[in-house]
Amino acid sequence: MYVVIEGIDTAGKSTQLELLKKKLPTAIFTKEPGGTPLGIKLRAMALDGEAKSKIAEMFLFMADRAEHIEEVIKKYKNNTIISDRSMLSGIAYASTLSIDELINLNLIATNNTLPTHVILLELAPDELKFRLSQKENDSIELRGIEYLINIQNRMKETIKRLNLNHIIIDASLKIEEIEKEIEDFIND
Ligand SMILES: Nc1ncnc2c1ncn2[C@@H]1O[C@H](COP(=O)(O)OP(=O)(O)OP(=O)(O)O)[C@@H](O)[C@H]1O
Ligand SMILES: Cc1cn([C@H]2C[C@H](O)[C@@H](COP(=O)(O)O)O2)c(=O)[nH]c1=O
Repeated sequence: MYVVIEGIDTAGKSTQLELLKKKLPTAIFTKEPGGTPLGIKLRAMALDGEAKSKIAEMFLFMADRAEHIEEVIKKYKNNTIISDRSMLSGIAYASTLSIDELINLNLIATNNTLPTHVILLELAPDELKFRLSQKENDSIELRGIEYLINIQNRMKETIKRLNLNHIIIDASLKIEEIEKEIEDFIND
């Protein structure tokens, strides 16, 4: 089982992953970007905002993804894998290119490996604004509310186009309510 937890910045992914770690002690927990030794370097390069070209930035994330699929997802394919982000983020955040172009590129990077379960935490604009105001923002978060809501819409559209097994959860529900929805979806 290859489960991915998705959502725009501050949607509550890390909060839910911490709860899942306690419930699934034998599962492999991983993340994109930065789930491998090479990925840690690529993550720093992608997030420091140095890339002037949006295409260069996208390829940094794609290189991370290709390494992650090879070194983690395929290697541990007989285990339960829970990943913080996936190619869905790759397709959604690279918003200067079309979803169709990005699906093709990402299927190359992932060698056609798709998640078996997608959990999308969906944030309303007001809640996103509040949560971003509560933290120091990185170069991507500084792009603002409108940018991030567009990314969230692209995530939903990509899930539809790839016909992925998924659940969309209102990220403003109580933490325990979200936890229960995730548990039911994974165990179904
Ligand atoms: N259900 C919730 N209701 C209210 N606040 C929440 C909820 N879940 C998480 N939060 C809060 O929202 C903030 C962002 O949560 P978290 O770090 O889990 O998000 P994230 O999706 O991992 O973010 P990022 O992608 O930016 O790392 C934290 O302050 C967290 O305590
Ligand atoms: C995989 C991926 C991620 N991003 C963005 C999304 C976030 O702003 C950061 C990752 O940080 P987090 O701690 O996981 O929230 O990078 C992106 O732009 N493109 C991607 O492919």
